[in-house]
Amino acid sequence: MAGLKSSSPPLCERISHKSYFLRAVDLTILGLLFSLLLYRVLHRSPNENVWLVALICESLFSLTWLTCTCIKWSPAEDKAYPNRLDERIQNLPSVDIFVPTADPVKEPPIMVVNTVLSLLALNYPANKLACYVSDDGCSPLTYFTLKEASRFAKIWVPFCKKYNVGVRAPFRYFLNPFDAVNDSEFSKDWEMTKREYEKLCRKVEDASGNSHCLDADNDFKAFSNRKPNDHSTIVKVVWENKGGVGDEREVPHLVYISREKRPNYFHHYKSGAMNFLIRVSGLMTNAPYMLNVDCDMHVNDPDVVRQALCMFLQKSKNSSHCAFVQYPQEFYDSITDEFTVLQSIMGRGVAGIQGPIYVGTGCFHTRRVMYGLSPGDLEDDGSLSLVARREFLDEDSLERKYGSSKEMVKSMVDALQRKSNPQNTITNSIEAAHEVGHCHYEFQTNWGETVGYLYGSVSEDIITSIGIHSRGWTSSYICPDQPAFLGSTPSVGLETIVQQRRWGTAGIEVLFTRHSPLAGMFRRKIRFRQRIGYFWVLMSLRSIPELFYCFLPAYCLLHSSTIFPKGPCLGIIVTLVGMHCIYSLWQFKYLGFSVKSWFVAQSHWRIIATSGWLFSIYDIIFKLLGISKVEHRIAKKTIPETTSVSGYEPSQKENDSESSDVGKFEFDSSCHFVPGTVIMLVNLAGLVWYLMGLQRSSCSHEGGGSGVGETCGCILVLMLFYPFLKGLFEKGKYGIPLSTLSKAAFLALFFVGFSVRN
Ligand SMILES: O=c1ccn([C@@H]2O[C@H](COP(=O)(O)OP(=O)(O)O[C@H]3O[C@H](CO)[C@@H](O)[C@H](O)[C@H]3O)[C@@H](O)[C@H]2O)c(=O)[nH]1
Ligand SMILES: [Mn+2]
Repeated sequence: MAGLKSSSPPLCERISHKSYFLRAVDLTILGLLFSLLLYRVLHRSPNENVWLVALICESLFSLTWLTCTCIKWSPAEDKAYPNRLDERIQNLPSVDIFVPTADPVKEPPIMVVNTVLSLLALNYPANKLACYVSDDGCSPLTYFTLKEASRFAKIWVPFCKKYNVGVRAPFRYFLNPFDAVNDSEFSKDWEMTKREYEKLCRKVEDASGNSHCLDADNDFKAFSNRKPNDHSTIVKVVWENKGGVGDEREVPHLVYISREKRPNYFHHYKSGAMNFLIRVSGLMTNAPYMLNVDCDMHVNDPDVVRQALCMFLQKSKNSSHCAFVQYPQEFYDSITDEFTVLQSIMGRGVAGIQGPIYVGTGCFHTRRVMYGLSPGDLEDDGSLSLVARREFLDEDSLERKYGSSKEMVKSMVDALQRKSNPQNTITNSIEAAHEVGHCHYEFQTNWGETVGYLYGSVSEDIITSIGIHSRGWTSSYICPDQPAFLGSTPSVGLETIVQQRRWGTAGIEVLFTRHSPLAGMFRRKIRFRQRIGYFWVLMSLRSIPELFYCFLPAYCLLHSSTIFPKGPCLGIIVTLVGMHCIYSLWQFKYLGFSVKSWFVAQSHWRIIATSGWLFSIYDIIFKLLGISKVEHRIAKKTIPETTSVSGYEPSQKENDSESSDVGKFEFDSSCHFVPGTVIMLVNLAGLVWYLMGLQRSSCSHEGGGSGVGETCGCILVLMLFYPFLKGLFEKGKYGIPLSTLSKAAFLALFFVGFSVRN
């Protein structure tokens, strides 16, 4: 088109967030940390052990800060101009969309179809989109819900497009009160669509209460006598967009798949499911770009595909080396803001190096990169180089590397050569799709090794991301003001802790795979600071020094010793703590969050570090010893009920927390709550001990000091573990159960005895 003149404005732009002032603050804090270490080394205390523990902990904290400073040094993000795309590119490329789900109980099918409906209603030509849902739960209810949803989609999608609806997940849209009384056509359509959505919800509810009704239907035969971990492949084309006329034309393809599972085959959790999705979509639509969203993440900006394509279609050396476009992970039901702040700082940090880390959802991948290509395999115009042609297009080696399906090999050759050969009808590929879903299909191939989503860690995202960056690709980070995707977070308490435990374990797991960020120092094409960026995932190791540090002040009070420097050097610690508080508080305020939210975040991170991350280390040790395996325990998700809520404003988070219980820390008898309870009890004991004047008098001339510093330390720890302190006095799920309390009290008594006698 005419707009392709070289002078035409770019489709995207890189925005740098570099700040000399912030760099100076980071370096000052680092300097203070090093001075503290120096002081510790030069002024050894008579109480060597405490001093040594403090020194080790502080060295690790300094290392963490050094890592963070390195990652945050040159933050950046990308900005897309989708309107320019429309002017310039007439023939938009097609995009395959993947939604994995795994458990109809923890991931209610009505939530999954809300995600799917938001994707089907994207602002993008419907014949260029195909949505594939992988169900690791092999649930007839999920399939039933999808079928019903595809019917509703014929009303929903045209409605969204006609009235340019902003949020296209029905459960969110209908939470908003009706606000256009004047427009009678709109109000009629609105009422009708809402009624249809409620009908859908009711049908799904009825079916979940009575799954036998599904058995009678012939279409559900494939599901009879199946267990989630023991069944053959199921592939069902729920809806095929055959062009057609009217509203039907507006709904993209929708396909349900569930790969074969057998009890004695390891199925690699989400990465296995994603690789099957890549293969089936390759056979059916073979789009050059693939969007991947978790089943609880709906689209919040219908223009998201066009935004992402700006990054891929911008004609420049840099963008042709962009392997994926990642959006930040944001949540509609999050009561805490720490994750948003963390992403905004660290996410932009790595984005400014070689590109963001793939986080498993809200990401557009290029199919060719997932098939194992490196930037060196491409000519300047994006076609395969001669060497790459020999390596990648030889059919025998393709079969060896990518599996024996002839259809699959053909589709791969097409994809690698950027030929689009969409099937006339996708139902023709069902048989081939079954073949590539066998659990032995990947046996002795490169799937999971160098092709597709990589295996070896329950965080398939991190390991896959390292694999891509190691080949020299870059990636792009877009953080629009209006979040592109919104998901749900687990409730504050056990669910969050278990999720963080899995992430923590997975981060360390990666170290022991061949994709470890430590491996191939000179061979790999990953940039040095990007490697350091991947070390960020080892943050769970921080749990050990954090745990020790939480005990140190109490130990000192009980043992009548000191950890804090005396005299002017105490100033180092005071400045350090003060500066860190002001700095982190400023980061929260800058992003529009409250002081309370900052404080809650500090508390949550300490609790997560000393519970979830601590258990990650236990998981890793047991895995390395071959005693147990690391599992992907699926996070439980819920969606608010549309029908029962009125006057809800999704944009105002506070409004939905009418009940004061929202966001309150929940306890149960899980062992995850023991460490936090012990920390709280020990620090309480230390304080009481000090206030009762039970300290040994010798302390002052042993270099023990007055104990004021340690007392402040104890108070600080208690403030950070405030939910536990509160849990001591609360009842029901908000109180610490007696069993947890007694285990913790036993350990705390042991600790007190040890400290006093030592
Ligand atoms: O065997 C499995 C397990 C999970 N999933 C799906 O994977 C997604 C993520 O699982 P979830 O339990 O929600 O994990 P989260 O901790 O919330 O997810 C984060 O962390 C995961 C890695 O630990 C990433 O895969 C996710 O994309 C990222 O959002 C969900 O859609 C699941 O249905 C499967 O398809 N098969
Ligand atoms: Mn999730």
